[in-house]
Amino acid sequence: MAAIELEGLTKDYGEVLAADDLTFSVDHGEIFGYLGPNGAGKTTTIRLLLGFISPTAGSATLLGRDVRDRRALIEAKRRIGYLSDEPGFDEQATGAEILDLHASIKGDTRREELLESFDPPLERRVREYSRGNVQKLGIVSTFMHDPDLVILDEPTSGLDPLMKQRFADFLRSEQERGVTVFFSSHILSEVRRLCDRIGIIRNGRLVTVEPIETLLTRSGKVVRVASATPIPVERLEIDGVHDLETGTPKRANETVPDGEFIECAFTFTGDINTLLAQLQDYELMDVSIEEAPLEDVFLRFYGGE
Ligand SMILES: Nc1ncnc2c1ncn2[C@@H]1O[C@H](COP(=O)(O)OP(=O)(O)OP(=O)(O)O)[C@@H](O)[C@H]1O
Repeated sequence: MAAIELEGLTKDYGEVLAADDLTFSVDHGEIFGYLGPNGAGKTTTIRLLLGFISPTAGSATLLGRDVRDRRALIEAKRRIGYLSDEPGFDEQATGAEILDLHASIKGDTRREELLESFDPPLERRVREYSRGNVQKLGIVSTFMHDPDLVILDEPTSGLDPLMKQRFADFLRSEQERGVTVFFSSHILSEVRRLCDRIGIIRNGRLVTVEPIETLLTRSGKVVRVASATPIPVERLEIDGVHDLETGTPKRANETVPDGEFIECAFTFTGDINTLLAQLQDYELMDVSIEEAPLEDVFLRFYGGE
């Protein structure tokens, strides 16, 4: 049985269908990214899974336990870690007191080890914490009882780049220990670095569940080219070039003939070697190839709104 299974899971708020007939599963030992723009339904899905809200229809299991069965869910939660997108820690308590409280409820086998990597100022009150320190405290409290499954809602928000990297490395090492990770994000690059598979949700509906490699191949790259000499547009009439924008910067002191450009940007889903071969005869000053923004992925493959 999978670590997480959703079957037609639905939450209808009346005005908003926040989760609409969601069906997918997450395997044991997998890092699964749950991706979607603001308001897509990520937090609603997580709150349904953890039994904080009841589904209007459908069902789900966590570690084989039906999340609609309160007793079964409490049992499962001993082996689950959860990090909220807004950890609502008691502002008056110190970090150490918060961890003591969590330890008394769930157990505490890894606090010291976790604090070596994620080190919030434990003696200070939470109300004095920065957003990043709240998040570090959240990470320690989520993992301190050594869960088999963790559900993380936007876990890197507030972390600086160094901490983000440390957290990514940590999740990977947890995966090697057999832990299943389900985390939501709206940042494609973050999901890309970490996940085996992703699910994309939009307007409460699951748009796709697929291996990250498949998504990246389909979403393409944003390519920008600056050339010292004009390039005919037809050099870019090859498979995989989309949304080509060409231009001539004001600083250019040479006139660029019609049908040619010295700067351009486009989305590219083709073979990068083919592209470079098309441009090899020109004196390129700069070529940048970046991941397409998540918004472009949505617009290109799932229909924009
Ligand atoms: N208690 C509620 N009552 C009514 N509508 C709600 C409630 N909670 C969430 N919604 C709506 O459900 C939709 C999904 O919200 P949700 O918080 O799940 O999105 P999200 O993907 O987590 O977004 P974000 O990335 O901004 O956190 C939104 O339109 C939201 O306004």
